[in-house]
Amino acid sequence: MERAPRNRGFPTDPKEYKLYEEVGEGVSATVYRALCVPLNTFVAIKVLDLEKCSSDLDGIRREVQTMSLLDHPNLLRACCSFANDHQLWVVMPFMAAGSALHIIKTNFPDGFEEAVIATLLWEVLKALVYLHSQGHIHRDVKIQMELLS
Ligand SMILES: Nc1ncnc2c1ncn2[C@@H]1O[C@H](COP(=O)(O)OP(=O)(O)OP(=O)(O)O)[C@@H](O)[C@H]1O
Repeated sequence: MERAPRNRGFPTDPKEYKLYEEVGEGVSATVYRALCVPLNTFVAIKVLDLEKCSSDLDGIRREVQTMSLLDHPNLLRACCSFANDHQLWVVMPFMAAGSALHIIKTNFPDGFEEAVIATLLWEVLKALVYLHSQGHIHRDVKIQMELLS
């Protein structure tokens, strides 16, 4: 499947994005499904309230920078990021199938079969090996799924 091109062409003006529903909430951010109007592409936008996380601005800057620089098919990268008033918007490819946890909860109440777990873990491990080779340690691994057409 084609991946959204990194950075190139992704506008850094919030007016160029149409926000739809909230798809998730983290400790310091809310994630929305959105349309990047000029590219006619659905994206996920992580909106961080910089006033609420002012104590860890360096950590946020590092995370976004790392997300923009890393390049591995199994890692979600940032297409671009920009400030919008007191918020930081991080634009990412939209993972339409949701998280592995969500898929288990909604469709596999008894959990995934062993072969599926092994395949998922293999893909996660490949991403972690890549991260380690770049000098990073991931401290909060979550699995998000793309929809394959
Ligand atoms: N690119 C994406 N596409 C679709 N859904 C996403 C995407 N990124 C995040 N989400 C959804 O939003 C939720 C929160 O995302 P976030 O990155 O803030 O996760 P978190 O790791 O739980 O938060 P924190 O970094 O604060 O610990 C995720 O659990 C997921 O359901």
